[in-house]
Amino acid sequence: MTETHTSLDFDESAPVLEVSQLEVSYNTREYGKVTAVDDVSFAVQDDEIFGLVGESGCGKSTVAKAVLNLLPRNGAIESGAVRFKGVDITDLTREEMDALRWEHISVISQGAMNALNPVHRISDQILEAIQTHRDVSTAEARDRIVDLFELVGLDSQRMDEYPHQYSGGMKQRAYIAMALALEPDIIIADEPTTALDVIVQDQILRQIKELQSELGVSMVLISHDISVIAETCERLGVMYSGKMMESGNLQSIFAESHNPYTLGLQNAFPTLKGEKQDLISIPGSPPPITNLPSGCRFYDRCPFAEPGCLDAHPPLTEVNDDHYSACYRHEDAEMMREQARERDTWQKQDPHAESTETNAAAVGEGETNE
Ligand SMILES: Nc1ncnc2c1ncn2[C@@H]1O[C@H](COP(=O)(O)OP(=O)(O)OP(=O)(O)O)[C@@H](O)[C@H]1O
Repeated sequence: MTETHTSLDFDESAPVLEVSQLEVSYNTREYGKVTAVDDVSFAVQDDEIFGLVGESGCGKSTVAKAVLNLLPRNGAIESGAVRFKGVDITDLTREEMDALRWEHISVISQGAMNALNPVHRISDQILEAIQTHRDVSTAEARDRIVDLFELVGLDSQRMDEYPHQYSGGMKQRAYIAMALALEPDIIIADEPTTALDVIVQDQILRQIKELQSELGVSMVLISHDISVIAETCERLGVMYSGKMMESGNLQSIFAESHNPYTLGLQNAFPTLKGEKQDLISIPGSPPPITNLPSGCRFYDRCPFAEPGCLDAHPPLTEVNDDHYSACYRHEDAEMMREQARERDTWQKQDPHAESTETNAAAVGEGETNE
């Protein structure tokens, strides 16, 4: 296919995506300006799936929208940079960003399957995405759609059907085909399987991983479910209340987490492999962004918190090769890892036991995954 080119001067040796000290705010009528993402940094290398995980409301989608320049009207990047192959894309004009989207950075969102237009055939929608960016004949574009359908495990004989003739899983696959149509360098996948049942979710995640390694496309995979991230990613960032709590190499973080919040998530979700495991529940819920604590954001819910943790939110510190954690107690990591596996550790720590509701991470409360 003939490519259309943007006039941007990419540095091919730079990371495909680099988010540096990103701060994003929302302007609200009731509380004025509130900070939803605070000093978040991460880099995604070529051919890599980077996972972004955390409970609902911790700022994952805000990061995705900031990267894609799709923040709602009341949202703004206050500071920091989002670099695509070395070019800061936060100040691009709308036309420049439109040229970049789909062609270089594409997106699969939570409700992607519902984003398909019900009155147009699936093939026509993908065709339009291709022909908007590439100078190709309809016959060439249709050949490409046949290939894409094969890639994502759909029967290409059904490409001229309408979205309502597809199941949820098929629609999500069709949307993934569309996201891949222009061979982007990176895909931002925000909870791409959350709306699907567990079996289809598992199939699609496997497909995403296969496609990623086959096509060499990079990806940011956003999920509230740390077991999804564990199965799919090579590196990850754990977000809490707008902050990056732990980030880097997945194996190091999973084997030797230095952060109580990551440990809480790890022990609250069953593994996809279904290993026998007692599940814990992190007490309480994240602080509202309209009323953030001055110290560590996780202070109220942390079983290992000490008075000193109230001074300021801890800085991210390198604790291992390509492994950073924001916790004042990282020297006690081994003890924290051991104790965090025990339900009692978390039950003792609930300063608002009477008043707060359990949070999204509490899905595993009382369950044993056998
Ligand atoms: N348009 C908006 N105006 C004001 N506040 C917003 C807006 N969008 C999001 N927020 C707030 O910003 C914070 C981060 O939300 P965000 O959607 O990024 O989190 P998330 O981790 O992706 O959660 P979820 O998985 O539920 O989407 C939340 O407190 C949310 O209420």
